[in-house]
Amino acid sequence: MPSTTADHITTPSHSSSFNLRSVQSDESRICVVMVGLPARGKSLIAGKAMRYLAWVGIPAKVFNVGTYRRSNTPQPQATFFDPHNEEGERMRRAAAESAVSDMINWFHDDESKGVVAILDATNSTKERRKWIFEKCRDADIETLFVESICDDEDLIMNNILEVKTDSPDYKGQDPELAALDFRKRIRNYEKAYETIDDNEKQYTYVKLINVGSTVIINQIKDYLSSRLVYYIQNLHIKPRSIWLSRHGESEYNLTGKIGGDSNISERGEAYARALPSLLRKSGVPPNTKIVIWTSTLKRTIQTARHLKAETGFEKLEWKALDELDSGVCDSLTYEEIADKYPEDFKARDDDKYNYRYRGGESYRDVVIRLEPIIMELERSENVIIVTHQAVLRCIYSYFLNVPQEKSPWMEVPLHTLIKLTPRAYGTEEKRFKADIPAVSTWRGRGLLRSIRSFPLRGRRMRRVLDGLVAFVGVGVVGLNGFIGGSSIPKYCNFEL
Ligand SMILES: O=P(O)(O)OC[C@H]1O[C@@](CO)(OP(=O)(O)O)[C@@H](O)[C@@H]1O
Repeated sequence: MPSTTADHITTPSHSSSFNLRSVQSDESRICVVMVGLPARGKSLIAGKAMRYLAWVGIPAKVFNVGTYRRSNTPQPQATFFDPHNEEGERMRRAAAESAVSDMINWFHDDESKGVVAILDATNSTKERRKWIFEKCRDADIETLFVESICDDEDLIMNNILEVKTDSPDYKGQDPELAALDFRKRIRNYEKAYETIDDNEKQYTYVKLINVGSTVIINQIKDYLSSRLVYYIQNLHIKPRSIWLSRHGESEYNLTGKIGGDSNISERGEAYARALPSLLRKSGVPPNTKIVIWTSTLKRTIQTARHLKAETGFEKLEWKALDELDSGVCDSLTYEEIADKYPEDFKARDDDKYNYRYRGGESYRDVVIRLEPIIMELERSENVIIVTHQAVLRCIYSYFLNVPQEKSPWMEVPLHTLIKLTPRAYGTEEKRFKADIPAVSTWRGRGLLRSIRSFPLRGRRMRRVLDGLVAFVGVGVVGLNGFIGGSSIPKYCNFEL
C-alpha cells in the first residue's frame, strides 16, 4: 500500500469522507477484458472481481456481451457460434459493439464515475482483442486482459452442469440436451480460438491456467491493476465453507461499554465451550481441516480456546481482525458518548460507514485494513473466524454483497455461528444459534443504547420488540430535536 493510505487511516479525525480512489497513485480507468473459451469460469471471476471492487468502494460494472446478444438471439443453436456462420458472426460482432460502446459511455458519464469495467465475453481472437484495445486506448482507458485457460475436463463439465444449463440460453430445456449443445458450442469456439501469445506482449495481461495453478503476468503498469491481478490470482473454486462468529458475550457487552479488551462473561464462556459442537452441527465434511482465525483481543482468543483444544486445528491471531477502534470513545457506553460528544454521536448516526471516531476508525477504515484478510481468505479453504461486531459486519458484507450504507447497521447477534458457502453465483448462508442467552449489542439509528438485557428468544418476537423500541426511540428523538443537547431524556434508557 502507498504510504499515503496508511497516513490517512491513522490521522485522528472525527469524520472521513475518504475514498480509496483518492489515495491511488493514478487516476486510471481500466477495462478488464475477459478472454477464454466458454465454461472456463470467466463470469465467475468477473462477478467476484466486481463484488470485491464494490466492497473497497471502487465504482465498477460488468458488461456481459451474452446479455446484449440475447436481446437479438435469445436461444441460439450451437451452429450460431460456428465462425463460418456469417449471420451468427455479424450478430455477435454487433452485440460486442453495443457492449463496448455502452461501456465507454459509462466511463465518461459524470454520474457513474466509472473506474473499472469488466467486459465479460470470450474475446477469443487476436483481431477482437486488438479492436477492444484500440477502442479503449482512443477513449483513454487502460486494458487488462484476463485469460482463463482450463484443460481439466472435470472442472469444465462441472461448470457446464452447475451454471450453463441454468443459463437463459437453455431456459425450459432438458439439462442433458442443454449440456450436449453447450459442448458443441465450445467446439465451434475452439475452431477460431487464439490464446494470448508473445505477439501480444504489448498488452497488459494475466493468464490463469487451470484455476490459478499457474499464473502468467505481463506488463502490469499501475497500482489498481496490480491489486486486481493479485485478487484474481488468489481465487480458487475448491469447495469450502467459511464460518463467522462473534466472541462469546463479554464483560463489556454486559455493561454496555464499547471497545476495550475485557474477558468473556460466564455465558460467553458457556458459548466458547459449546462452539465445537455448534460447528459440528453446522455440517463439517469428514476429514475437513479448518483453520481458526481470531483477533488479538482476549474475548476472541478465549472464545476459540476450547475449539482449538478439542479439534487441534491450527489457530492464527490477526491484528487486522481487532474490533473497530473507537478512539476517545473506547470503554464508554453509547449513552456516555451521546452525553460527552453529542455532535459525534449524531454524525455517526447520520453516516455510520464514513464516520471516524476521534483518534479511532470508521467502518471504511476497517474495510481497508481487512483487504489483506479478504485476499488471504480467497486463497484459503475452510476457515472459522472468531471476531467482533463491526469486523464481522464488514467481512459478511464482502461475501453477501451488502451495500456500504447498510452494513454498519446489520444485526449480528452474539452466540450465533454463521456458515457461508461460496457457490458458482453467490454465497449460501446458514445460521446456527447456540441455546445460550446473551445480551443484544445491536443499537438502532437514533437510539441511545442497545437492547442489552434482552434474552435471545424467538426471532420473530425479538423483531417485533426491536421494531417497537425503534418506533418509540424515533418518537422520543423526534420530540427532542435529536440527541444534540446534553439533556438526554432518561426514558430513552430501554431495559426490556
Ligand atoms: O459500530 P457499532 O454498531 O457501534 O458496533 C461496534 C461495537 O460493537 C462492540 C460491542 O458493542 O463490539 P464487540 O463485538 O467487540 O463487543 C463494541 O466494542 C464496538 O465498538
